[in-house]
Amino acid sequence: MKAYLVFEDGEVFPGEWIGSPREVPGEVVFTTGMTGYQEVVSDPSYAGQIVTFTYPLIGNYSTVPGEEESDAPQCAGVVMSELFEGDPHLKTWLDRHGVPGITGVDTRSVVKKVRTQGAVRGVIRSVPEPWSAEWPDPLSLEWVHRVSVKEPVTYQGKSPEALHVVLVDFGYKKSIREALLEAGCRVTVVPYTTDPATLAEMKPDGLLLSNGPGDPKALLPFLSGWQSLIGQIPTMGICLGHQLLALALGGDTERLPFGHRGSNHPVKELTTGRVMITSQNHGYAVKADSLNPKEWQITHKNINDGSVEGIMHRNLPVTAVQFHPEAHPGPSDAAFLFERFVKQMTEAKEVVMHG
Ligand SMILES: NC(=O)CC[C@H](N)C(=O)O
Repeated sequence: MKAYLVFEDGEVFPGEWIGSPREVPGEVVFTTGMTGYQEVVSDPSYAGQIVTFTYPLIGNYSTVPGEEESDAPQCAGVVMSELFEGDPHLKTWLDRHGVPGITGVDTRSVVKKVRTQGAVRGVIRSVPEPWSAEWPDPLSLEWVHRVSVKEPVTYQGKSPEALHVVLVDFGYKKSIREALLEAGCRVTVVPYTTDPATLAEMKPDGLLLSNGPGDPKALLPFLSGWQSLIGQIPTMGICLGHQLLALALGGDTERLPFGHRGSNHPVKELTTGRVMITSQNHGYAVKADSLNPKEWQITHKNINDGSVEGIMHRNLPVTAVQFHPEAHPGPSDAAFLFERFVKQMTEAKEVVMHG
């Protein structure tokens, strides 16, 4: 059945529907990973976005139960050049959760358009006609609200003495929780609306601010009051969490020309000179010149465009990275950052206990 990817400016790319037709508008983005479509589709940071896969064949190794990053596909749609039809799992999974898709699309041209124009919105339709209904607003809290947990959930660690990490959920990927559990921590996932006083009562040894969808500035109203807490407890930010820590402590964020999405983005750790291939999914970045050098050290930079990929506060126990050390999909080059966080929490705890 014919489908059309219709952009806000009226440009149309024809293809075929994947599953049942449903028209859901979103920001059209592209991801450059050759594998990992199951993880990408279920990464809550893609909520509100229509994901175009640059890799031409999707679905060829099927979906594997347990490999998803959340309970369901979260994006607003998928755009593919070719969907492997030999195994219908991906198609039925998307369809069951109401995620529309289009296949048979000239994805190379879609990517060129997004790369040139930046933030562009589109919708997969049954007719090649302009969309006259509303377009989603990236500053809306709708997506974070949809993907964040509604109640705290605790995951026990390997021992009763395990370090307690409170994971503030803006749309966290399951692999972040698993990396913390694997590192021996106990993890409590809390809604993003939890106020700092309630967080402090949970007596965390560390805070982790998660990844999540949308423009980080949509969350500015939630950041007041965070400063005092962040200064007291070792805090790590990942992706959206990284952007929020910068915003909470005097920095600023900006839109990247067309985002970094995929599992093959090179990042340099400036302190060691080490280069890592990282998993990424972001459209915004921390502005380097917004960080007061007396307070912040830029620890990581993107090799392709020089954008900020990691920061460390000089006076507070705060570190953050724009990329995804939990990988999934992608290489685990940066997994050691969780061990560093555990070390930081252990040391802080020893200071409290022994003075
Ligand atoms: N993966 C993320 O946390 C994405 C952060 C933010 N929504 C961005 O696009 O930049």
